[in-house]
Amino acid sequence: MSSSTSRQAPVIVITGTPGTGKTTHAQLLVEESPVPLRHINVGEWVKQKELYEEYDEDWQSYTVDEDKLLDELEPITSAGGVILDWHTSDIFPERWVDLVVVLRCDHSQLWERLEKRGYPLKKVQENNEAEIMEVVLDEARSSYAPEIVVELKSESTEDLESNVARIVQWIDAWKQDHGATNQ
Ligand SMILES: Nc1ncnc2c1ncn2[C@@H]1O[C@H](COP(=O)(O)OP(=O)(O)OP(=O)(O)O)[C@@H](O)[C@H]1O
Repeated sequence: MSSSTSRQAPVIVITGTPGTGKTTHAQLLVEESPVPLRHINVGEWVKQKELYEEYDEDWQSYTVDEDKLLDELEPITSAGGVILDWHTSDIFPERWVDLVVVLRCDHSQLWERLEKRGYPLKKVQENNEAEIMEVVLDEARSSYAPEIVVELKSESTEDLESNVARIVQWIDAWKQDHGATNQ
């Protein structure tokens, strides 16, 4: 049975290829949400709390210590009211999660966003290919029940605003279903 019945607010995963807009969406959602939500940028957390095994110079990224990360997140997610913002989702147990939002972006726009960040070409290419191949979407679909996975386009400010409005509506419905009393 899902432990979501004991939560006063949902746990929402916002995932997508790097640069698709996870953090931008999470920040706006925190402002607009009808229930208090804590935004955890999982990649930043891994760095701050040193939940990694090593730093890979080639890829300029950390190899995450998944056991340590899950131990840190467990008490937080069981309380609910969390947005988990990460480029991968299959590590989070299904019982933790109420909604998985997968952000998508046209690959040429994504290329520009990643180039602007000064990513090495190899990293820009790798992420771009992953977006074209729908790697993050496939991962979410194979890890969670289809009814909790939603794919949303993130290519403009209008997309951002309508996506967040849609998630807010979903939270309102979740509150009704779960008899939550938070304002
Ligand atoms: N819907 C959108 N329309 C236009 N630009 C966007 C949109 N969403 C995000 N951006 C821009 O794309 C860039 C990347 O956004 P953001 O940092 O939110 O992505 P991310 O998915 O969290 O990346 P990472 O996984 O690397 O943390 C930022 O410059 C942001 O302003």
